[in-house]
Amino acid sequence: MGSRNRAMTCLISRLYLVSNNISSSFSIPPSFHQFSLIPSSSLHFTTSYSSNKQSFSNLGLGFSSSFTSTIRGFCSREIMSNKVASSLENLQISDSSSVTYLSAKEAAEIDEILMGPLGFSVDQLMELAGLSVATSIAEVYKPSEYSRILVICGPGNNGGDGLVAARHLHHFGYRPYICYPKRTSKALYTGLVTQLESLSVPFLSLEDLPQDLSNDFDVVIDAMFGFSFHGTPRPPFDDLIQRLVSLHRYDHAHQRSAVIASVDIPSGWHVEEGDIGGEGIKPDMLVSLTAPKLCAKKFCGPHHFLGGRFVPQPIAEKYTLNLPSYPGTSMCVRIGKPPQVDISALRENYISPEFDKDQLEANPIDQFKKWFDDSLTAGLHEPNAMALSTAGKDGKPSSRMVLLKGFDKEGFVWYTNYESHKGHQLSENPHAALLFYWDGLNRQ
Ligand SMILES: NC(=O)C1=CN([C@@H]2O[C@H](COP(=O)(O)OP(=O)(O)OC[C@H]3O[C@@H](n4cnc5c(N)ncnc54)[C@H](OP(=O)(O)O)[C@@H]3O)[C@@H](O)[C@H]2O)[C@H](O)CC1
Ligand SMILES: [K+]
Repeated sequence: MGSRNRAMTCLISRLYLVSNNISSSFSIPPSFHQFSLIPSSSLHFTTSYSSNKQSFSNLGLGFSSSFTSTIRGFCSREIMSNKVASSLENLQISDSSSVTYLSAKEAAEIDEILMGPLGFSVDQLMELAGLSVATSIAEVYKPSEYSRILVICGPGNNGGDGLVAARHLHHFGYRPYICYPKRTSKALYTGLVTQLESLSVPFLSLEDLPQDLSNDFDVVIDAMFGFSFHGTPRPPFDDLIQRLVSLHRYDHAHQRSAVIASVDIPSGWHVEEGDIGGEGIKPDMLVSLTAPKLCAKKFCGPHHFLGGRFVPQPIAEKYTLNLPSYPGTSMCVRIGKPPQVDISALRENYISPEFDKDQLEANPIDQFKKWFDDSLTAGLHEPNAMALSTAGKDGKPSSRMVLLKGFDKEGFVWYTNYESHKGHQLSENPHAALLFYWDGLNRQ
């Protein structure tokens, strides 16, 4: 887009909010209340509040107001930020068919280069790997529903990633338990164990584990084997892997089965060929580290993530790695399409502090200010984003998100282009409605 086109004339719109008697309008919660406020002879808006106490406490106060707008000229530039451009690239590359998959040999080579000429230590890489596992789990499985996590750790670095992930999950508010039947005496590992013990994270022996893991755990992290696995699993891991396999035979009609999250490789799978006999574990989540290994092409679960945000450019170039970039400061990124979900099942139980009418400010703008301040204090993302609904003279409504640029007792200000659809609609019909949605505070 040329710079001439990018510069565009915008208008500042102000939605006027004026009341003859605002306080009385808030004080009537039987049935449905409506009032009209007229700032000048030509401007008019109405606001309605539900009287139902439930809707006050759970959904928040409905500022589903229509306002009248005035407009004045303003100039701004439309810029596609780097952040947006990289997110769009991300969406394209996260198509798993374009991602690079590594052989076992390449994965081991990369490890050696990182810890040799590139100056990393194994502790460092393990810390970052374990952190990405913990953040991937936290992206999908919320502690309110999936708090009890069993981490099964193997004898090598994959097991070390599990120990690190457990520590971070503890700090994220989960309740991790560790099963670590073949410990190594290296200082790195004894240190990780001591750190977990100091957090009172329980270590369970094989005898302590229930035969049916779904009774006691919501998530099982499989950190038994990574890219150095070969042959068939030896005891005691053969039995542990069978317990994970049997989770899939669980009677889902009676109780939810624990979900399995595998670190780097689903344990027992061939690193390149995958689940050769078809009788191995079928994880719900796979967190590939550095880059997915070839077996990950056979992963059919709903959640494939990439972690290990430490790959330097020389490695990416040497192995021509095509990997999704990590969003923002995230330690993990989803690979492939998000899972198919039943939309009707996507709902949350909103629990908010009770909100009574006597807590309500007499003036809706004062109430707005209070809540806007709350959303700033809570650090919500773009608390000034608002849905603006307008309708032209044909009466057909349109809604879109815009950013609030200011407000005072006169009303709300945002910027738009004279030639935009909303600009046209507002010039035909100055009535509009605004809706703020403050997710995280359960308020709108
Ligand atoms: N660069 C990165 O991405 C990083 C990844 N990390 C993680 O490290 C693993 C690879 O770690 P490694 O220690 O090389 O190997 P494993 O954890 O996969 O396991 C090796 C141990 O497992 C034993 N083993 C192998 N096969 C079997 C089997 N069939 N039955 C029982 N035990 C088995 C093996 O013993 P051997 O005697 O057979 O040698 C080892 O004791 C990678 O996947 C990532 O998860 C790093 O944390 C950071 C860098
Ligand atoms: K694993």
